[in-house]
Amino acid sequence: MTCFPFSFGKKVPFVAKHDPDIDEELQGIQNVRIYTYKELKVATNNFSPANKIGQGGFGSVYKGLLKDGKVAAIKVLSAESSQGVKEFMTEINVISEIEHENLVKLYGCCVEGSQRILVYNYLENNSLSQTLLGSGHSNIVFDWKTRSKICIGVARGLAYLHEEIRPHIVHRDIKASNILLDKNLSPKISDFGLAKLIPSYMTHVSTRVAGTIGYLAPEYAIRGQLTRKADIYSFGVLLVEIVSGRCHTNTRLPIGEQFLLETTWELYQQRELVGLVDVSLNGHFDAEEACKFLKIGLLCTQDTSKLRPPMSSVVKMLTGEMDVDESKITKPGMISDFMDLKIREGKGGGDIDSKASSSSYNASSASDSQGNTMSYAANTTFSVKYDQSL
Ligand SMILES: Nc1ncnc2c1ncn2[C@@H]1O[C@H](COP(=O)(O)OP(=O)(O)OP(=O)(O)O)[C@@H](O)[C@H]1O
Repeated sequence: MTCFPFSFGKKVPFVAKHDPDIDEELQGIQNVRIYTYKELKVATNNFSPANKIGQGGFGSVYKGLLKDGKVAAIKVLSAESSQGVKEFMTEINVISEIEHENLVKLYGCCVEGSQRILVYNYLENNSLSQTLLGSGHSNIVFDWKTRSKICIGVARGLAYLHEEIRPHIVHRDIKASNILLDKNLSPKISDFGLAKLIPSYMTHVSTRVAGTIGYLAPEYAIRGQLTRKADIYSFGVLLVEIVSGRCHTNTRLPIGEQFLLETTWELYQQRELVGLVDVSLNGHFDAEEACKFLKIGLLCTQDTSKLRPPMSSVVKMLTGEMDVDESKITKPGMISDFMDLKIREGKGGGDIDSKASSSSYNASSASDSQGNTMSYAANTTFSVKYDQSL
């Protein structure tokens, strides 16, 4: 792991407004670049709405120009997510040490009073959800080579978090809006480590989890079992989205075609997977490779989490260093099989209310094959309790 040199911003130990309690809490925190609130206010022109580039579950995101000339994405965490300084800085310390070409780089943060702000490298070409899967406002051409590069890049970034970092990091929220593209359309995974910055009581807020239901592994959505395998499931959904150019759920389609994974499984059984490849490619793609990617998507979303390959194998399959073992492909785990889904009209395709329909998914806890303690969910609406040790 690489530690950032301090080339700009304030160095730690950081003294926030000379608050002795904060001073004490920050002792021992290292390697994090600290920005003052004033500095970020200047960078964003007083957090002007004109500089607002996004709004997520954690808060608002602004584009800003830092005083060293770097352009940054400045994420102002919402007041509810403002955590104690010590816990916040401990997690920031971990995240800021992580550097990989397929992960968004955290420049530093600001902790003043109840303000918790994260400062990231700014990515010029927005997220996959607003470009490839967006409603047509993007000029980016996603040809097959670009898509293949994006799939492999995301897989490498996730393999790094899962297998090369100790302790490993479970992202918990792999989805198209968390894949950002730089000026060369190289993908960068954002928001890794962020879930741990959210106080535990907020993890029970169902809307955040429910908003990304299409990416949730069944065992995570229903029993709250959170392991690397849940990320691998989400990656599988994303992979199919990238190849097909379609969002995981589209309620405007006829019943039976609304859930992308269901369609993928049906076409796989009919040996017609090629029919799922994005029509906007106008046939300009490597059909064998595209079908291979879709099969890998099915493998990653297998219902039995043990059947999902580790991300390092996924990378090898995508790059052709390893064969896809078709004998292992069975029906993917589909949340629609387990849940009573009600889709509300609303922004961006709608939020999804969900309710476990089977009484067999009552609260439980267990350990996975790697010995990770898995946390549990209650039996009705989502109530996912993150295990801080994961
Ligand atoms: N580093 C960045 N560079 C450029 N744009 C960014 C960056 N980080 C975030 N954004 C923009 O801000 C938007 C909101 O990001 P954020 O991560 O807060 O929320 P989200 O991923 O859309 O939703 P959620 O909070 O539910 O995960 C992104 O979709 C993207 O358009």
